[in-house]
Amino acid sequence: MGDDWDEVICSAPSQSSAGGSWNNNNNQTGIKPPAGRGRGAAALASQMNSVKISSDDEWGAGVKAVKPVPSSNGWDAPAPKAGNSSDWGAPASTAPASSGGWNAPESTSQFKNDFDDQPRGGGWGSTGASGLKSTGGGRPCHKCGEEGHMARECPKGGGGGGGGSRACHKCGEEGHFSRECPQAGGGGGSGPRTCHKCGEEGHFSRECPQGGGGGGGGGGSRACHKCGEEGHFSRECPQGGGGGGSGPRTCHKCGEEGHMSRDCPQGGGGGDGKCFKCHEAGHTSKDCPNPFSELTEDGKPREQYIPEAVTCDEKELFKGIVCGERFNNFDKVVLQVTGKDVPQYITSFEEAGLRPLLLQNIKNSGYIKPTPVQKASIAVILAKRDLIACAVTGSGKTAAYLVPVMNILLEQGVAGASHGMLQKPEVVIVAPTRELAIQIHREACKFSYNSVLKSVIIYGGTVVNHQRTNLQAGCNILVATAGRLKDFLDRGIFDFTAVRFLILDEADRMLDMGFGPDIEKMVNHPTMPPKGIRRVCMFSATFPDEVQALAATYMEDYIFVTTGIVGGTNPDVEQLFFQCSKRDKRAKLMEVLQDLGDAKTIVFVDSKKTADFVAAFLCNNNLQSTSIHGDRLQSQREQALRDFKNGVRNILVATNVAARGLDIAGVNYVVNYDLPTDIEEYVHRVGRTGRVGNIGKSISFFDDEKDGPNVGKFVSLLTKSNADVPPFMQAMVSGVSGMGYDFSAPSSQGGFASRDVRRFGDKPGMAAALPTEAEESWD
Ligand SMILES: Nc1ncnc2c1ncn2[C@@H]1O[C@H](COP(=O)(O)OP(=O)(O)OP(=O)(O)O)[C@@H](O)[C@H]1O
Repeated sequence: MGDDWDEVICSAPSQSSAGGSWNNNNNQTGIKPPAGRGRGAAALASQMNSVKISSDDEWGAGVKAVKPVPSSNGWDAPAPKAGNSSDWGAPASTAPASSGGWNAPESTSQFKNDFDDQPRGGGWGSTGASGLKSTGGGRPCHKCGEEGHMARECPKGGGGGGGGSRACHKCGEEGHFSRECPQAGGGGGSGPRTCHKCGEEGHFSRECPQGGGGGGGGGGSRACHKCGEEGHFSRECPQGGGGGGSGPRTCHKCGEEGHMSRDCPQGGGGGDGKCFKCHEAGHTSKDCPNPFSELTEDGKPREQYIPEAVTCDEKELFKGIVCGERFNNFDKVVLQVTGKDVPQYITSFEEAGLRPLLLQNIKNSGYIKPTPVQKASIAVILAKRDLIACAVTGSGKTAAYLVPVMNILLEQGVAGASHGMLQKPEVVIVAPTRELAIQIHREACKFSYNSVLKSVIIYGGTVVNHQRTNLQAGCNILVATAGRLKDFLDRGIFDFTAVRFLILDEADRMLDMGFGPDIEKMVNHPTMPPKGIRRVCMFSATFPDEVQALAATYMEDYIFVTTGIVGGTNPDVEQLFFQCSKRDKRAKLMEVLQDLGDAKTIVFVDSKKTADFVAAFLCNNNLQSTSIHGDRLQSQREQALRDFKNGVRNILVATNVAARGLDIAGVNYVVNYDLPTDIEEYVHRVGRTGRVGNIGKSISFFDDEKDGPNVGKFVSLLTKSNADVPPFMQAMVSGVSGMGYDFSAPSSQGGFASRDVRRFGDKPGMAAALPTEAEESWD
């Protein structure tokens, strides 16, 4: 096996350890809102403003066609105006209707004193659309050109005729209206105008001898919108009932040709023929007999939440964490790349041969050189290989996949996304939490800025119809949480047929027992291209062996990238531990937070109840805190995060829902009020600080009773991460209390490891780790 493994060592291992000069004053001062009792009162008021209520409408609510205004004009005016009642899809139907026989080309300029530019009913002095009657004033008669009477009262000539220099629209001669033209029947084209059906001059399309019963027929080369054939309008189409799409157009409900969605024999509301409200078949949402449930399927309060769209403001979009004083330490980190035919890693973005547009967006993001995980992953993805990348928190894994994937799409000339009932994204990215998905989507919008590529996000806790409309407006890159992804897939709103890249962010979390079954279904979906055609890339700061073995089953000959201390804690985060019993935690927390002042701090707890309790406790003690956890409404979760990011609240009390991926500027401290039992979750939690070379600090309360059994894992992790092991922990594992620990044991046996299992010949059991909080539904 050894020959197959190419190993690239980037440079000497970093010996950087936690600690260094710690600056207590380096916090970002939060703007304090007016002090108030009760948790988040001010925040709650403002967050209510951001909640928009959507209508639970039918298919494609966001793309409703504007109804044309009826017109009595027999002319199929060459430049179609609204008001033409034909079934033809007038492409730019904006102008008002005309019911007159005259198609007065410049009526507004000719009659300066007219009250308005509205269409007229024909003849002088008729009541216009404005409702005001024209007097004629000094205007000349349209027939004889003299003032004092209207054309219909003209002593010269009978009923019609073109006034002044105006010529009849049929024969082009002066002296009569087209409707009185002696040359033809009732209609016809003026001068060079031709019939819209047969293309010949001398008659209107409704009188065309070639046409069927009169009004029908497609003019010129126009084809019927239903059957695609020429010679009749869609409303007279012999092939179909009430409606239908033109040519290849299909019903919006069942996808079949020959009828419109409202006549669909499958009934129901959506693509799956089911009501959008209750998901039962046989009726549309507006006829839904089932009372609206105030609770979601998992018993949480239901809200109709439409989140804000990602900003279009360039300045805002490119804002991010500025890399810190230790950024250059990345250069000392060991980069290991293993697998068959390892592609050569890049040393600069320019060297990767990226498209100028991407290089510009990278530059605008403030990136000067790639981080180690970017050096390797960009090369691997550009070489179109499957990939597992395991790199320390805050080291730029998001850009490590977004940039090369976008480059490939642009290189291959992928068309910009277009509207369609069934979307076929080229890239699907799945994340474990809604907030992380939002962040990834924002990054995707940033790197694809000014390009044809379109990123769309779908996630739980938001109005389905809104996100469906967004998705159906076109999508190249779909960012999703697992539940909503599955839901939209089942509803037939998108499929995987065009997928070139499937990316799992926080992949070890995505493959564990919480999400694993959903991911398995997704990868084995009938529309998913097979291994080797689709590429799978997985990223995380931790990658236990048993999860890696499972991941391997979805990939073909994957490359394994690791940087620094694999699965270890970020060396730029100083980690402190205080022994503290459950009883004493509250007082200790107050003491710690008072010391930290206005510093941006995330306080992690182990349950939603505790999150509410601690946040309320802090607010009651005049500390500006808010909370995020799975029982809060999605609008509240996002508002809490916004308040924390903007400095309205400087303390965020969170469950593990905020442990992974979130990249928030200025977070200098993480407090583990409760330590997680899952060691990987600890790595991610403390990784919310100390990002891209900035310095951070974590403070953890170690409760002997609850955390004692896990002490070995912590000692192993801290040792491997070159971090200080507190003396009390050393004592606990020294054997005095019989807690000897095998640091090199595979993670499935309680050890801590993240390495290429193929290389070490491990045969880990497939028992995946349990989610940290079984009660926490994240999606
Ligand atoms: N090459 C770079 N130069 C400067 N900043 C960078 C670079 N790459 C990424 N960043 C910034 O580093 C921050 C962290 O990036 P990102 O969130 O992708 O890290 P991550 O490795 O995915 O972290 P986590 O493991 O916590 O999910 C972001 O603010 C990002 O804009």
